[in-house]
Amino acid sequence: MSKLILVRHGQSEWNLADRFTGWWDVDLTEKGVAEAKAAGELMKAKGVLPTVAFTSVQKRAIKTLNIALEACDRLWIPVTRDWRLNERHYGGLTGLNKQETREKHGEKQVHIWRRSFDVPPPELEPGSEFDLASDPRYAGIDIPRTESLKLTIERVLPYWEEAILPQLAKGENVIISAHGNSLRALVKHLSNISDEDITGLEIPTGQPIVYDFDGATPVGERYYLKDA
Ligand SMILES: O=C(O)[C@H](O)COP(=O)(O)O
Repeated sequence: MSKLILVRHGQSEWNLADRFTGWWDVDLTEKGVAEAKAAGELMKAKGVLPTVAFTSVQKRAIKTLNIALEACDRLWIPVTRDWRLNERHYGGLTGLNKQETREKHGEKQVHIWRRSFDVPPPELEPGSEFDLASDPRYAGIDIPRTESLKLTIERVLPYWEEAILPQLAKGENVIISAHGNSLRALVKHLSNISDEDITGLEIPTGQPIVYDFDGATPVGERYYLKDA
């Protein structure tokens, strides 16, 4: 039986500041670093140790992974970073304060932008201070101007199928350090959650979630490692 461990990055500077982040590359806070360390210590204490790792190309997820791997003495395992595990792109909301946006556009509209399955936020204006067109890590990639959860799923799932699932099928224990919405995309698929019900799913920061796998097939439901 192999294990899939999903970890959302620890608290970021813009989680703390309540700003829409998406693809913007913000760092962890001190609390986020502590959450990442605690996630690694928990994996060590439970004896659930990854043998292969995947993460996004965003520092909050990369650092969370490194800190957690250090805490469970697994810094040596192979790591693959891929933009397809990035947070969903928040488009023209990037950088805005979430509460101020509620005051301007209403609670209901902001909830639709944040949690609906297929309504994307407004597009990011080309040339905006948050435009990543000249960022070398995205060279050759058609950077989205905005993404709904549905659009996020359309780039996360092919990567899951082609790069990550084969590792589980081979018997590796896989850790994915990623983001609230790239992980919601995966959990929706693995737990077969409907388009309606996915609006209610929240993924906490720094809290390892585990699926057991038999070959390429998940066995049973996901659980929090702290409860195992
Ligand atoms: O990108 C962000 O702002 C957060 O990582 C996730 O935001 P959400 O809770 O609004 O989906």
